[in-house]
Amino acid sequence: MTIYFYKVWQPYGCFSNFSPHGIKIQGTYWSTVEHYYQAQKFVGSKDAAIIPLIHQATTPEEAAALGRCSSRQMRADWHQVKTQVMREAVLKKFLTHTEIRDILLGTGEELLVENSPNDYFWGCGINKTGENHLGKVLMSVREEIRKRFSVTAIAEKHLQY
Ligand SMILES: Nc1c(N[C@@H]2O[C@H](COP(=O)(O)O)[C@@H](O)[C@H]2O)[nH]c(=O)[nH]c1=O
Repeated sequence: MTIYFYKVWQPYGCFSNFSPHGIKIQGTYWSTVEHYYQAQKFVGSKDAAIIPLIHQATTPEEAAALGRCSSRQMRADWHQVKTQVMREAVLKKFLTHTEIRDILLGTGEELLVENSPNDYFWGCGINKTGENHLGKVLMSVREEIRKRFSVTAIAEKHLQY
C-alpha cells in the first residue's frame, strides 16, 4: 500500500521537510531540513547574504518563502546538486531522531510519496504523475539506515565472542 504524506499534521507528517526535527551539518544547527535545503540554494551565489536570514527564520514556511524569492540568484549548479543536498539532510534527520527513524523503518518496503498538489519534482503533483524525488530520497535513506544498522549489529555480535 502506498504511503502518502505531505503536511506535518497529517499521517506520516514526520516525513515532511517541514517537521520540527533539527539537524547539525558541518557544525551548524538548522531547525528543519527545509531551512537547510532552502539556504543551500544560495551557497556561493551573489545573494549568499540571504543564508543567515533563512537560518534564523522562525518557521520552515518562512525559510521556504525566503528561499523561493525569484528576484534572488541561486547558485548556478543548484539543479545538479539539489537532490544530493536533500538526501544528505534527510539522512541526517533520520540518523539524529530515533523516534522518527523507527517510523521510517516501520514502513517496510512500502512506496513513499510526497502528496504535494503543486510540486511535480519533489512530490507527485495533483494528478499523481510527478517525479516524487522526496519519496525516493526517503526510500533510499530507509535502505541506507537499514544497511548501516545491520552492519553495526553484526559487528556487535562479533565483539561478544
Ligand atoms: N511539505 C511542504 C512543501 N514541500 C517541500 O517544499 C520543498 C521544495 O521547495 P522548492 O524547491 O523551493 O520548490 C521541498 O522540501 C518539498 O518537500 N512545500 C510547502 O509549501 N509546504 C509544505 O508543507
